Amino acid sequence: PSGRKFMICIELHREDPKEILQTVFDCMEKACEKLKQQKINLGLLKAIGISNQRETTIIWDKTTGEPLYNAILWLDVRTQSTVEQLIKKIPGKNKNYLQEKTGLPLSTYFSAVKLRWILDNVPGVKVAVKEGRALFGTVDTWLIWCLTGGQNNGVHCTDVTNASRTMLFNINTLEWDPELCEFFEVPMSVLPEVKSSSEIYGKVKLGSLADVPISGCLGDQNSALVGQMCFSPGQSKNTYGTGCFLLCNTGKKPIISKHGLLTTVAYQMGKKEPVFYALEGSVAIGGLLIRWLRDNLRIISTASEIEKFAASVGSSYGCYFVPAFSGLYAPYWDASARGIICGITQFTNRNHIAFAALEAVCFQSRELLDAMNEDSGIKMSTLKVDGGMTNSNVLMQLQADILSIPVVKPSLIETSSLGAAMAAGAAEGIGVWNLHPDNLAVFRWQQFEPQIQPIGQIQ
Ligand SMILES: Nc1ncnc2c1ncn2[C@@H]1O[C@H](COP(=O)(O)OP(=O)(O)O)[C@@H](O)[C@H]1O
Ligand SMILES: O=P(O)(O)OC[C@H](O)CO
Repeated sequence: PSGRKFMICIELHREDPKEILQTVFDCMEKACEKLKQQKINLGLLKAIGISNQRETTIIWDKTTGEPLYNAILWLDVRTQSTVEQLIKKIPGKNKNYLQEKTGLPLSTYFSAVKLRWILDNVPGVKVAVKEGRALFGTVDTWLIWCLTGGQNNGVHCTDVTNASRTMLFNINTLEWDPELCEFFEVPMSVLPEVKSSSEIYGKVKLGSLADVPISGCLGDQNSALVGQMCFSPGQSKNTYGTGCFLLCNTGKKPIISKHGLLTTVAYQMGKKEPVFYALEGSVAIGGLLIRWLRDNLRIISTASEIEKFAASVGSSYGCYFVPAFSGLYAPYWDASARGIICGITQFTNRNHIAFAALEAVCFQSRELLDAMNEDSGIKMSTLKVDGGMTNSNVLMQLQADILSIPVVKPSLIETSSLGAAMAAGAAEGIGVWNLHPDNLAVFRWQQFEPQIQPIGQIQ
């Protein structure tokens, strides 16, 4: 009203799909190079598994192979107004309106909202859809399509775990849902075929791995659940990467959360195998907070330095950090929330902020665990962990203290990759191994015991 102009800065997270492809391709070539240096015959490579960032949305032209827009990453919040528009058409403006079918609340997080935004805002996409040239996919779909030939009969598919994060997939019928597509006004013609997480999708057409089948595909958090061998209902893990994702295997029936968790497909290890479901607590900002301290505040120069600063004070002395950079995910689902550092005094220095940042990751995970306990009615007795942030022993000890249960870290923390490899090797027609409980790998573990007692238990 005063006539002044305001600039609104929002968190945009995008990537060039071709760069993603090139990076994956380079990584495959370098890995092959190393194997050759070690005199390992590439012919021994039987299959490839893909573990990918979920929800990230890509749309491309199948006749040229060119992306029609940048990939919109899962934590990008440009779609906030799209969400608001969609909520307006829901009776009672209930953001859980689609929960029975999708297991998810309406949020900027999921692919359908990002795709709607692209259709509304990117010139040329609607025409490409109308002319039958546009294909949609999450990162797995894009990679499989490109690696299996692209314009020359590339396979356009995804797996059930990735499909279950789009909001267009019915997690009960395990099919794309016409009503959901109608709600988001997304044409079904752009959607990939949905397959299990462990079957041969196609063969690589180029490079050193030409002719090797791609036979495993899971969203990264789901493949970490597999890599942590959580095959029985009740088993769970928390992955500390860019965000934090606590998944609990709930068995063969989807359980709808009453405490802000997501219901998602956990995995399906073969066409004829049953689908397992999981309850999931997702926190948008985990390791990204450490990167923010490094790149934006510049109070650390490497991620691992945070431990040293945090350990030097052993407490934040009343300083708290809420890293709601992309809104708050589980259990709040509030896209409009933003970050805050509070409780700052004259005495506060970077060490206290470093400690508060680590605590923030742990407190967010505590909220997920509390919601999980409420939903399941069973108190979790230990927490299995993995992901890049678990390199920090200070963080792991803090997590055990804040949860009041032991935190258990496997010797191999790249469980997302392991899960995809397990799926690929177990696929029908590959048969390098099977996933029978007796045949699963056994890891060494490091256990962090709680060293403080909750106030109620102090004698
Ligand atoms: N020693 C450490 N202490 C704290 N955070 C760390 C440490 N090492 C890595 N990280 C964080 O872990 C994240 C990377 O973990 P990773 O599992 O590779 O994530 P993603 O799969 O999401 O890329 C980065 O955000 C980084 O800040
Ligand atoms: O590897 P991350 O932490 O970016 O994981 C991304 C998740 O799949 C988002 O749902």
